[in-house]
Amino acid sequence: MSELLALDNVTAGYGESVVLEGISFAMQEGDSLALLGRNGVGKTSLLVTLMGLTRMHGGKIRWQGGDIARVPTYLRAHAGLGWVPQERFMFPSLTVEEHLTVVARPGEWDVKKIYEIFPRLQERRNNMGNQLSGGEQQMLAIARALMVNPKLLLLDEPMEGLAPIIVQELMRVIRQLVVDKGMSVIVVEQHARLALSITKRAIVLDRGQIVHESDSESLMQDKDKLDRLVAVAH
Ligand SMILES: Nc1ncnc2c1ncn2[C@@H]1O[C@H](COP(=O)(O)OP(=O)(O)OP(=O)(O)O)[C@@H](O)[C@H]1O
Repeated sequence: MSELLALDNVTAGYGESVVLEGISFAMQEGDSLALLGRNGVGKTSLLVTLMGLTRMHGGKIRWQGGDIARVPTYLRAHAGLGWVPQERFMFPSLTVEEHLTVVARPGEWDVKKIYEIFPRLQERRNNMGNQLSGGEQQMLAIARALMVNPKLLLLDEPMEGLAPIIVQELMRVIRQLVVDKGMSVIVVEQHARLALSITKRAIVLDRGQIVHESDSESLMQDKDKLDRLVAVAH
């Protein structure tokens, strides 16, 4: 397995303010990482930093062997970083299918394959972006990222605000992608146990720093530690 991503002592923030400090970790192809921590500790900022949308104050980000610290966001997307932001960003004037086809890039994932894994999106293919439920929007946001054929998927709180039954449906698909197909992924999630159940490794942030790193299974088993580190509903 070859190295996909490596952060070396990354310090980053917004303008002069620093929200991530001394972040170092690496991922191989096929790795899956749960990125956990309380509200406001910097999880989203870390994903946004990978996409080049914060100010780097120090450190290096290596992507497939090359330094990308100064590479603009759209080129990072072209290079294989597939970001699914928390806000989902649907276009009210595009149908489900148009959302998929406008971003398509050559590779394994095409509309047919997306509909196999998300049958609900096929049912809704002619609906507009603003006619979808929250769960359908999240499915479309993930599907749209897959259509770009990324090498690493960055999922920012995919379960947020969704009803338990929809969470189950979405988890089934994400599990299929990550566990069965071996897709490389970083999942930010408030529902720590859900994220741990589908990933190999876990990192916990606190106030912009990594305070815990282990395999996901052992953190899941250590209820006290998990409560102490994350202390939210899981
Ligand atoms: N655009 C921004 N400009 C300035 N500060 C920001 C910006 N976005 C986030 N921050 C600050 O950065 C810190 C980390 O926020 P971030 O959203 O990364 O945390 P988080 O762990 O993802 O939290 P949550 O779970 O609430 O989404 C917070 O103090 C937040 O106020």
